[in-house]
Amino acid sequence: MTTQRVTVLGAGGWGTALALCAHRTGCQVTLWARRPEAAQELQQQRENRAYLPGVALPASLKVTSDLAGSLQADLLLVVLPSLGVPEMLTLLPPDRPLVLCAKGLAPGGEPLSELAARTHSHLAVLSGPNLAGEIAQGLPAATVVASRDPHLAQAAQQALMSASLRIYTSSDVLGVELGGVLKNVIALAAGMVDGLQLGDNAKAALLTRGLAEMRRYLSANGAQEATLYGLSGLGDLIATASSPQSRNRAAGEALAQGRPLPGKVVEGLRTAALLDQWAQQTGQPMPIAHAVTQVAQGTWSPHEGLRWLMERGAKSELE
Ligand SMILES: NC(=O)C1=CN([C@@H]2O[C@H](COP(=O)(O)OP(=O)(O)OC[C@H]3O[C@@H](n4cnc5c(N)ncnc54)[C@H](O)[C@@H]3O)[C@@H](O)[C@H]2O)C=CC1
Ligand SMILES: O=C(CO)COP(=O)(O)O
Repeated sequence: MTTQRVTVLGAGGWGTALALCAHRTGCQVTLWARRPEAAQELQQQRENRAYLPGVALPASLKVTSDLAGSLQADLLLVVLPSLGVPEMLTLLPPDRPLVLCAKGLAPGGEPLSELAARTHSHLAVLSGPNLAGEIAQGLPAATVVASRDPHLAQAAQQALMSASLRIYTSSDVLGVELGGVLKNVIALAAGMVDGLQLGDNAKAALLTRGLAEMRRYLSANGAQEATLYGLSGLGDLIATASSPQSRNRAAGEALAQGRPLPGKVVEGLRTAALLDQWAQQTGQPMPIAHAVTQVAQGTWSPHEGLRWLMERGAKSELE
């Protein structure tokens, strides 16, 4: 197999971890950072102190802020927060293979893979239970790359799969993408359960009903239900809703305890509001997204959100 050239666009925690994954498999890796000062710091310090402290970057991993010079690659991994992806797409050649790695929706609520498909012809998404710090340290993990083009999914699999990271392929692009997007909302709510010390039964009930809410949205949008119960759905829900490392879970805990949010990327906050809007437009029930939105916007206290969720009308489980 010829060595693949992989460029990772976005030098945050997840971009840096994925660059290390591709480096471990022997790819020629370029890590692109938006700010020249950030690229220079990473290049010199050989550590991403802002986003992934304590993990050494190998000398042969190239870091740059030169976007044009980074695009001659076999695979471009787009690893920005979701709000930055639409603009980045306008700068990327339409025929270059892209792997979208963000876990959020476009500003209007559209899945990023659908937005990208309007301009780009070779697309994959990568999503799974992948807390960046653990992946960077080489702790064992698994994830999914989905593409309608099996050759592209296999190319991404070869570029990233190592003894510490199993990569599964899928053709359900929307299902894999949406699992990672929606679990952030449930992780925010799980953080609120933790912050209010509501107990283990409450957490189990929330995660299970959260999965039902995710299923409703995935099915209505044409994703495969089986994908929801895979790594990118249930798997990532378990990791994010239970981990002290998750920013979404931590933000929920802070909201519940009346503490300020820590100023990190919390994708679930915007996603909750978009899901709540979608629920109002379609009449589909998304009660957890609604409660999270009301609490995050300060309209309800966390206890009011809890009471509203518990006192809704009686239902059958499979409704
Ligand atoms: N950190 C994690 O464990 C995981 C994160 N993700 C997802 O990956 C995406 C990126 O997250 P992280 O790397 O964790 O974020 P981060 O907050 O660690 O880093 C974000 C990076 O993107 C840069 N950036 C922000 N806006 C940009 C723009 N418009 N253009 C260029 N660069 C820009 C920032 O300067 C920073 O370097 C998010 O959607 C997140 O949900 C997915 C899996 C795991
Ligand atoms: O998606 C993640 C792990 O799979 C990271 O979650 P947070 O964005 O909540 O830190």
